[in-house]
Amino acid sequence: MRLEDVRLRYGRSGPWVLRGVTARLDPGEVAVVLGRNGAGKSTLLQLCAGVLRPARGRVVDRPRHVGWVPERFPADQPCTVTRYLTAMGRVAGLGRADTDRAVDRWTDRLGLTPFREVRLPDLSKGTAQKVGLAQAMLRTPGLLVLDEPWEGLDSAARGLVPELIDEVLADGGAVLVSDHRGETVRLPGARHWTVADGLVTEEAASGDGAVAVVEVAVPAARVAGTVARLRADGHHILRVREPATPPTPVLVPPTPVPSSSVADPSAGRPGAPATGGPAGAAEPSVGVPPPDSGSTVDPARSGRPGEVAR
Ligand SMILES: Nc1ncnc2c1ncn2[C@@H]1O[C@H](COP(=O)(O)OP(=O)(O)OP(=O)(O)O)[C@@H](O)[C@H]1O
Repeated sequence: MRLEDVRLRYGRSGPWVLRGVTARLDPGEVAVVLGRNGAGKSTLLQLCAGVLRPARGRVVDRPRHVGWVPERFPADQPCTVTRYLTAMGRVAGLGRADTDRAVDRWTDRLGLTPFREVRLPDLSKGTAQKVGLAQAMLRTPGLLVLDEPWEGLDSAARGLVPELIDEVLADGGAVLVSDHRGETVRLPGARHWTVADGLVTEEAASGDGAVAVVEVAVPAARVAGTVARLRADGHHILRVREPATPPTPVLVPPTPVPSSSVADPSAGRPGAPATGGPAGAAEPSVGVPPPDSGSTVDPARSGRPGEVAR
């Protein structure tokens, strides 16, 4: 998605809130929107989500399915959580059965199952916020726009936000998120956009051009999210190996070690770097050891130009 010289003001004679914003967000990227109160963060997010239209300039290549989570979930509609989410699933273009499945999945995932028959106005602020997150995820969005998504959530639920972001990124989507509480430290790979004086500036990516190979072992269930996060951080994923069947432990009697030998202090230690990668190679890689156990490469992404770094 690209913003081309976008300008916006509220009302014909109001001051320009955004006065010539040019920015770009590619699939697999997450950008955190920062800025002082009143700078125009929510305005920018609403523009990106398609809730507001620019007075001048244009937003192009916005993904078809946008998940929009406003800062305050409009919980004044007199229907239950289930009815609301079902209606939103249909609005998002899901069929009846897919809607029901998505509502079951996301109410369960966000701990909303006990509240399904509660009317929206009777929900606490944090629970209503979770309903807002659920409706945005019913149909995996190509662009997820979150305005202060951590607001009102308890600590357990706050941990879910990066998970949802990972899932969107892993699915090839992009994410834009505002944050004034510093919660985006949970998104280490995010780009940083700052809104000030009606313009958006981005912190330059650091790096001196040197690259290295890093092999990382992660629980199988976290592979997609980890890959998404590393991609969002600008890393090139060389391959993802299938998890190996753990070797059957064999008990052997201890062998006396000659006094002249030197033990490798990192051998067998949890967290010790895995070996077996291309020694001395100069590209970052992510893998699940052991080597040569077959590889799974996302065909939609591998080898695509622009995949390496921004
Ligand atoms: N619906 C509206 N009508 C008129 N002015 C508005 C409207 N919404 C926002 N503004 C004004 O636009 C400017 C930017 O507001 P916006 O909510 O985008 O800022 P923000 O950076 O998100 O602020 P905060 O950090 O306080 O949430 C402010 O001066 C605000 O008063």
